[in-house]
Amino acid sequence: MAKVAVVFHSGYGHTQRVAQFVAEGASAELITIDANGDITDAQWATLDAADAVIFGSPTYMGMASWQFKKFADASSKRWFTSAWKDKVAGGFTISASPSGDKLSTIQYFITLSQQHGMIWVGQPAMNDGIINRIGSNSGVMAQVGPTSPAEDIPQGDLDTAKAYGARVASIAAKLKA
Ligand SMILES: Cc1cc2nc3c(=O)[nH]c(=O)nc-3n(C[C@H](O)[C@H](O)[C@H](O)COP(=O)(O)O)c2cc1C
Repeated sequence: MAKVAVVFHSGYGHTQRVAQFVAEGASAELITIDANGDITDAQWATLDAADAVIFGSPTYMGMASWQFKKFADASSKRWFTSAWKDKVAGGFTISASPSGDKLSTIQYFITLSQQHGMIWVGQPAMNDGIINRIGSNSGVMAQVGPTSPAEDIPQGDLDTAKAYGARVASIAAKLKA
């Protein structure tokens, strides 16, 4: 079985809820980037030991949150030694608007993964109006209105997130075998 870690920032709990479903699908360890954009040394070690890393952030002003970017910048320490090369990578985001420019966030995750020499996993589930409701094939996108609590995130978005986690874990396991 592959070791998968889900590393995410969440300002108000919405990304956290999506992260929980991704992690459930992947049997992954959840790593929370704190309000200062930091994770602990032990959490860095978990990422270093993982076969797959899945990135998560809310979309804020058309991009990942600054806390996620601080984490990403700190990961440059790993870039210098190609420490994350050939790990499997994936990502997810949530926003309040139907588009909300979430693609920018996913594309940033893809760029980050490619800078590290990781292997990006897309999201192939077809949009049937419930699963992959947003119609994203680059990564997982979820959406819930600006005044809605995390509990109101549509179940289909969460099921999409869980299936995506399972897919990343399965691909990582195949590559590890
Ligand atoms: C500073 C800020 C910027 C935001 N920018 C966007 C945006 O560009 N597009 C959008 O659709 N929603 C935007 N939102 C809404 C959030 O993406 C949405 O509420 C999300 O579910 C928050 O996730 P979180 O609870 O994990 O922080 C923004 C919210 C905040 C607080």
